[in-house]
Amino acid sequence: MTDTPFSKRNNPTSTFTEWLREQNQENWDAAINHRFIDELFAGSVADDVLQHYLVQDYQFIDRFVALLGAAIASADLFTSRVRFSRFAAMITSDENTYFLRAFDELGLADKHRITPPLTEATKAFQALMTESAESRMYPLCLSVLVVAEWLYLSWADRPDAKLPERFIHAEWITLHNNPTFAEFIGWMRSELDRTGPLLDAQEQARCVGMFSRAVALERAFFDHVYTPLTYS
Ligand SMILES: Cc1ncc(C[n+]2csc(CCO)c2C)c(N)n1
Repeated sequence: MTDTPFSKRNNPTSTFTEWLREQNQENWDAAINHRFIDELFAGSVADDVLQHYLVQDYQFIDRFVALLGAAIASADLFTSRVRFSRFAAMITSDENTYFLRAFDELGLADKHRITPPLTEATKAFQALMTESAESRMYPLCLSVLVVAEWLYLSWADRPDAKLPERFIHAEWITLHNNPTFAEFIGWMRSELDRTGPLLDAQEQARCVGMFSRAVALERAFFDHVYTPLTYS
C-alpha cells in the first residue's frame, strides 16, 4: 500500500474509485474469478457450501444495513441521504425474500437463520463495517460500501454466461447483475469520486486502508466457504 495521495497518482485520468481499485488489482481479480463464482454459474456449488455461504452472508447483510444507516447520517447532501434511504428500503423490503426461500430449499433450521456461529471471516467483515460506520465520515462509509457492491457487480457481469437451472444459484446471480443495481453502483462510485478527492492526505490514506481491507476480506470470504460448518 502506498501513502501517495490521489492528486499525485500515476495515472492522472483515473477517478478516485478507479485509483482505489487499481491498488488492489490482485485480490480484486482473485475474488471476481473465484472457484465459488465459476461453480455458481455452472450450477455446481455443493449444497453444504452454498448453505454455509448464505448463513454467514446473512450476518454480513445485517451489518451492511447498519453501515447504510451511517452513510445516510453522514452524507453531505439531502439528495444523497434520500437515494441511500430508498436503497435501504428496497433491500430490506418484503419482496426481497431470496435468503428465506434459499434457507427453506436447503432445509436450514430456524436458529441458524438468526444466531448462527460466526466464522472469523464474518467477524472480520463485521468489525470493518462497524469501524467505518463509527468513523461518521461519509467517504469512509462509502469506501466499504462501494467494495461490497461493485465487486459483486463485477463477478456477476458475465454477459455470455447461461443462467444455471436452480433458483438458489440463478437468483444470486441476477440479484447482482441487474440494471437497477448497476445504476446504483454507478451513482455510489460518483459519490466517492466527488467526496474522496476533497479529503486531506491522511484521510485519503484511511480510505485506501478500508477499501483494501474490504477487497482482501471479500476474497477471504469466498475462500472460507470451502471449509463449511455443519448447521444441524
Ligand atoms: C461478503 C459479501 N460482500 C458483498 C455482498 C454484496 N452485497 C451485500 S449487501 C448488498 C446490497 C443488497 O443486495 C450487496 C450487493 C455480499 N452479499 N456479501
